[in-house]
Amino acid sequence: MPSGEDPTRTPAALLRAVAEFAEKAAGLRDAADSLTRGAQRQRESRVADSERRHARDEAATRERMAAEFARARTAAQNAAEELLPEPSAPAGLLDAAEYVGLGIATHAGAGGRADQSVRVPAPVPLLDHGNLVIAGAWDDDVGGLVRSVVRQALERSGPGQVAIRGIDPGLRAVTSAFAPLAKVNEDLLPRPAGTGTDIEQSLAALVDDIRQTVDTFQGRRTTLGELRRQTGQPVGGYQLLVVCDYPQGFSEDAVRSLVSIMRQGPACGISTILQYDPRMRCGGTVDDQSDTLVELGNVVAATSGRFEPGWLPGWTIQPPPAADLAPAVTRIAERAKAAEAPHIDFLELQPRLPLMSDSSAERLVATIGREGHEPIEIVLGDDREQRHNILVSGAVGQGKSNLLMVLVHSLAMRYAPAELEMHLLDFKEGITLEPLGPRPGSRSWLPHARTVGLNSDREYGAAVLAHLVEEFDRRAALIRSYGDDLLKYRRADPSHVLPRIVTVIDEFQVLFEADDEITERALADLERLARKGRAYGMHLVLASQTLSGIISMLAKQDGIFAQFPVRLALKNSPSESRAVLDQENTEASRLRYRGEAVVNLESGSAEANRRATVAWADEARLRSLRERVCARVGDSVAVPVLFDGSAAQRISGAVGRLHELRGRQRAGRAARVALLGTAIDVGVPAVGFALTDDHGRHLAVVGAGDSRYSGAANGGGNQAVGAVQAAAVSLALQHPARDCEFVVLDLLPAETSDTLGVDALERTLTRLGAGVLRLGRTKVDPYLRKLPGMLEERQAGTPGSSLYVIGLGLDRLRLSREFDLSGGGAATPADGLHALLKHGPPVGAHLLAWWSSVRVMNEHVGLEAQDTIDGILGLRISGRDVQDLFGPLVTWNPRGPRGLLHDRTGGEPTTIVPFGPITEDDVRALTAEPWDA
Ligand SMILES: Nc1ncnc2c1ncn2[C@@H]1O[C@H](COP(=O)(O)OP(=O)(O)OP(=O)(O)O)[C@@H](O)[C@H]1O
Repeated sequence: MPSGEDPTRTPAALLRAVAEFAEKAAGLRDAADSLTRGAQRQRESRVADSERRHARDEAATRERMAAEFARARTAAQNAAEELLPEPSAPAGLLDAAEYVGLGIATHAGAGGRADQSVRVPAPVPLLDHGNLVIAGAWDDDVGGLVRSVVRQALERSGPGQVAIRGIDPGLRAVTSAFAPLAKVNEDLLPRPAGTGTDIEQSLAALVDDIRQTVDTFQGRRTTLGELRRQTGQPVGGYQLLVVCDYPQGFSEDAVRSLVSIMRQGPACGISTILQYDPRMRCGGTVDDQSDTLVELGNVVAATSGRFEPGWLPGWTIQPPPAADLAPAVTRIAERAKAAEAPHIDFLELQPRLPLMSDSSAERLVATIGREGHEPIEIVLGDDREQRHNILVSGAVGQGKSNLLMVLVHSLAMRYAPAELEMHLLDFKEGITLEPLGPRPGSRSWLPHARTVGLNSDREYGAAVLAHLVEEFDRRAALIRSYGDDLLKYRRADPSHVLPRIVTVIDEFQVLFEADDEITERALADLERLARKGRAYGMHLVLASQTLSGIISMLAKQDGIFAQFPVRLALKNSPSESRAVLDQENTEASRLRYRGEAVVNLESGSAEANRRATVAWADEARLRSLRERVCARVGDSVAVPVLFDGSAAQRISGAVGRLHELRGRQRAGRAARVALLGTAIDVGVPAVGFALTDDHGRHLAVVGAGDSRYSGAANGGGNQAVGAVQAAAVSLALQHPARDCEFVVLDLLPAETSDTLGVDALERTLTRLGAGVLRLGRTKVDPYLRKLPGMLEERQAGTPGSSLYVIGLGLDRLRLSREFDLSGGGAATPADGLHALLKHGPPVGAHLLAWWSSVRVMNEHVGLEAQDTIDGILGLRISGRDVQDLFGPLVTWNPRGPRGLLHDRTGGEPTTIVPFGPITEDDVRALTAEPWDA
């Protein structure tokens, strides 16, 4: 009983009061009745002299007794209602059905007259307090009572907090009405045990659970409910054992277990409803023990629909009328599904240390949650414990993102960026990590993060791992001579500061989804880091919803998971639980609410399970923490590099690279590069295609120009046009002397050409000082006819300024060979195109063009100019076209805002994120940039 509580109001006292008041009321009723009968007799014997006095006394006594009766009955009812309050709101997570109602207890009153009866609700103690024994043969009424009690136990307890364990040798299927619970969580309603060994095993498991709970009591005399109230946490979970047809199917061992369960279970959260047929005798110890069992619960005798409570002799209980359970069970299941942990404030949980004051030389420590009163700390890199990597799993929506945020921020609070760096990668479509990357106008990123990858591509994941392996090699060279011991290295010289590196990869299984070279590389790198990274202060945190799919593949890597001794498992299916913990360990499937986790520091071995509630990563709190951290480190730490696989890349975001390229031109060096997008790589540099004066230096963008990925800000701009725009604009900026001319062959449908971005291109190039000639449909042919002559002039004289012929929507170009009647050999448009392709680059003329169809492009290029376009950027094209353009061995699936870029003169095709169509913001940013400062 919590201190300060009125001892007369405790549940047990109230229950006693119900019985006492009810008994008193019934007694008064009887007494009043006999008084009435006495008066009647007196009236009949006509004792004349005292009749009048007697009548007056009788009336007064009767009145007094009626008042007392009413008081006692009200007191009994109030006490019962206090035990069984009408639920005004759904039960909170910490609530437990300490009492359930069996129905209305009735005392018939003298003479059995209905108007003389006393009726009070009949509460009976259950979770935390006791067991219920129903002594009588099974029948529908007994079944109805059992179901009613189970339903109340579920409704009056926290959502998902009570699991039902059935023992049902006679196939009464009394718990089948609650089947929807099993869909939420198999552990809430497993199949009932029906045979001898099953019964023994499931009772033995309960005895085990009792032992474990007793351990958490640490010698204190308490109950699970009390522990939960004290800690404010739904520690452990309640179980309701429902035994039908006892002692059928019970061995001596099973009975012994049941005795233990009924004796010690209630305080440890396991209560029993035992339906026991006293006529069934099994002989020997089983029968002896049965008598003991009856003493371990409140007994209700059941005979043909009549229920008599053992604690109120002479009374009967009228159970509630049978009702359709389905709507209630649906509600119960829905609430169980939505249950979430009571919020543990992240900041309050963290140890009181000055911000970022700890050294990571020996280890990293993160505080992630609580087990009852105890904070849960995860230690990484400690040489003695050898725990260096973490595996995290949890079904969708069970709190994995929250847990990762807690882990990352707990580390960030403790260590300065000089002591700890992080790489944070997310392969799922989500926004969890987004706040940790830089954002315009807010200094609330995570300075410890070196890279933040959102919606990452597999290529990006592999690139991060490759980058880490390079760092691994660099560190190996530094630390090897110190016996591969980071601590020794750091202690040898105060200048030897080397931050530990924690790499968090959410949904890491995506990396290994295909049987390809990326998987091969990523796996090799991951294995190397997992096995040896520890020596150089490099740690991995791999998280996944579905480990079971890849576990066999990773098992082939010589047990790579053995390198992940720390297992953090949120609620999941039994098979996922086995995958993340251990073949024998299904504890994660038994978790009851979002944010509850199995913390296992021994590679998932069942004995090492601890159940914890993870702290609540409230974003507002975390943001203010990050703001403090950002303010503290100031500009001493570089801003993390953000890779957002779902975001369109902008040419205006590549000004750094453009300055560098422009600087090279001013220095008179190197070829110009038509920038096309960003590489899927750490550091995300802008990439493109170099336009030297060698033959073949033309660029074709091929494939459907999707507008889905360009964003609303682009007014439906087209991705293919966007790539060509970026190429053109970047080239214009590489002509500091403005010695360039752009001829735009605009073959896009007239009504969409402006919205598709031709207008924006023309404006931007003009504002950057380049000459632009935009030719509409009717002017394209004449221009192409003139081209061969223009190129010959360039060949004859000095080429002068560069000429970039920009072809947009070239599929609409009609290049049918005209029959030349004059026989004079005047150039056709096809001749113009072919002349440009074959002879352009050495005289500074290049084609940058978009065809949506590979077939049409091939037709246009024809045999004459075959293999004269070295640069290909493939967008949405078929697998067949991929092989046609990039080679028979290349497989690539067009997806999202991605393109496959290939310079046919060398190297492998690489996936890039093409720059999106130029927006007004881009134009503003590019024209405002001090290019020649
Ligand atoms: N430790 C916690 N304490 C309280 N509530 C929690 C906790 N963890 C999770 N929750 C609840 O569960 C919800 C889902 O959590 P979270 O987004 O972390 O799940 P997830 O497993 O990452 O989901 P998904 O994989 O679908 O993104 C939260 O919005 C919150 O309501």
